[in-house]
Amino acid sequence: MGVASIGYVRIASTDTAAWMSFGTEILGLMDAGREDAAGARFLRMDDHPFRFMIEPAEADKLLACGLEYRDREDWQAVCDALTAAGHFVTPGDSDEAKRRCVSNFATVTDPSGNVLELYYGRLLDYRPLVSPVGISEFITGDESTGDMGFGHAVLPAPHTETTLSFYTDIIGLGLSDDLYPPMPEGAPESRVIFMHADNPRQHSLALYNQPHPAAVVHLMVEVATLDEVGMALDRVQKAGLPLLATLGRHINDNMCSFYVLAPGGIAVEYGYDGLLVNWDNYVPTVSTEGDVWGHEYSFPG
Ligand SMILES: Cc1ccc(O)c(O)c1CC[C@@H]1C(=O)CC[C@]2(C)C(=O)CC[C@@H]12
Ligand SMILES: [Fe+2]
Repeated sequence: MGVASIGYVRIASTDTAAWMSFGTEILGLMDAGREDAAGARFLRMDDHPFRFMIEPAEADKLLACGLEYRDREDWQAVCDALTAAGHFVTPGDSDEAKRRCVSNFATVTDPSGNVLELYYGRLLDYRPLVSPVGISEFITGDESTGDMGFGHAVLPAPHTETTLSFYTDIIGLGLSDDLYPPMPEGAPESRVIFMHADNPRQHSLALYNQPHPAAVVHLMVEVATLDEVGMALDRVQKAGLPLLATLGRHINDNMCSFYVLAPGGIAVEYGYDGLLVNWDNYVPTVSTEGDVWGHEYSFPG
């Protein structure tokens, strides 16, 4: 039961070519090598046909998060529960399902306005992953963990409480950690609620209690070694891209990472060493510190 993983994201971009260069040359993702009729481009991390779908648009923002369910039964049960709770569930048509390489999907909007695509049955791509910058592997799960999804997303959730219960009571995520981080003088009170899917990744989706113009606070991708994080930081600095936060290590998921702004301004966290959790005996935590060290944020303004 519940969400198996966060399978993909769809990103609206005013410059898809720039996003693709960033995705391949900076992050080290693989260009899936196809462009669809609407001009969308696709980035791979593993045997999924894509983890990032980059679509031409008038604005730069997150369009949707794809949440994977294990089978039609799990998916149908969640769609029915959403409808029963008064949420508007829009079935995906077969052409749009084919575009996402899924058997079936449905779209729903959370109480803070974030768009979710609930799906099951992904058609995998078995061509070997070749990273253009030589990333050995992206951490998306293996035989022992199962599929852990592309990484994690932090979504803006100004309607924090109703959005939290939407995810934990209906969508099928579990609470991992409820963080009230220390903020600089004058900044609004912050709360970040970290939630996990039915896989060992410490969090797959998190909610931030403030609105965001890009419709996403950040997206995280994980590699296997510190050197790969450090070399990515070198590529970021050589390209002159802005950092949202310096290198650091988080307390709750142990991730050692930095944050870079993609073309158009979406923040991408690039890390390694993320914690794997056995949820059977886990008790959700409340915390007031986000970092063991580092992660000096450049706050806007
Ligand atoms: C604290 C933390 C733990 C694990 C993570 O993967 C992670 O991204 C974070 C930082 C979360 C959070 C954020 O995304 C937006 C800016 C925030 C609110 C801060 O200013 C401090 C914590 C940051
Ligand atoms: Fe993060």
